[in-house]
Amino acid sequence: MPELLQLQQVSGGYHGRTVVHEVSLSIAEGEAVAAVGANGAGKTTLLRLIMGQLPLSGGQVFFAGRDLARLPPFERVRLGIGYVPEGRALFPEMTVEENLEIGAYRASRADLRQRLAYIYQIFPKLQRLRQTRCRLLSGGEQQMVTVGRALMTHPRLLILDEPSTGLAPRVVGELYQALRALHAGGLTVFVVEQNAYAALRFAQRGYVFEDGHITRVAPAAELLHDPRLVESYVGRASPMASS
Ligand SMILES: Nc1ncnc2c1ncn2[C@@H]1O[C@H](COP(=O)(O)OP(=O)(O)OP(=O)(O)O)[C@@H](O)[C@H]1O
Repeated sequence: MPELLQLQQVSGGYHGRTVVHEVSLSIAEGEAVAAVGANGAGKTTLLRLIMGQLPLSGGQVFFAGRDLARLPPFERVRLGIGYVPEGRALFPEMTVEENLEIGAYRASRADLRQRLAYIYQIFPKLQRLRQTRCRLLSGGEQQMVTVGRALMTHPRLLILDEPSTGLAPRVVGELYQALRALHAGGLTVFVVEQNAYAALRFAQRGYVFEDGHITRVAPAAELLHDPRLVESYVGRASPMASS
């Protein structure tokens, strides 16, 4: 399978302090990959480096064979990287549908209708809530809108930063069901999580991220059953989280 996203020795951080150290990672077209690590390991920073929200201090990022150096974030989105940031960042006074439409503000009416129909098929609940202001939604519903908004740009790769944060185990299960459906439909997915159990149950391969370094890469099923990892990360999340 061809590599869709490739990181070669990527480093970066804040104000001269390196937080991500020479990370190399690759994701093939059609794969579902997780990166798991503790609070503060540098997971969000890594995603900001991939999206171009932070400058690299070393290394290279390739998407579909193209070096992304000097491409601003919106150009990376246009190339096919959908990004679901931590913390959701919705417009609270706007409706579900208005928030979704923001994800595709340049689309034609016909394309917009087609994209909305696709998102309502993945998240039927959002169709019922489409005229509801986002501030009135539950955390899980807001997360669905955030994922839906990223899907409005027709991504080839969907990157999610801690999508299960703050959600009840049952809702985490629903969210990962939707990610499974998207992956089964051909979307490449990269999810970064502290909730290692849910992410590794979903993914085919997993990276372990510790203190800004990749310390391990293995099939997700293998990581799920590793006694040291189970103790460090997997055990933190209830097994119900993947149901
Ligand atoms: N804007 C910033 N300015 C300075 N330092 C930052 C900034 N954002 C994060 N850091 C630092 O970078 C390190 C890694 O943070 P990061 O948010 O990438 O970790 P994380 O693995 O995503 O953790 P979390 O699960 O808490 O989001 C931390 O030491 C953090 O304090």
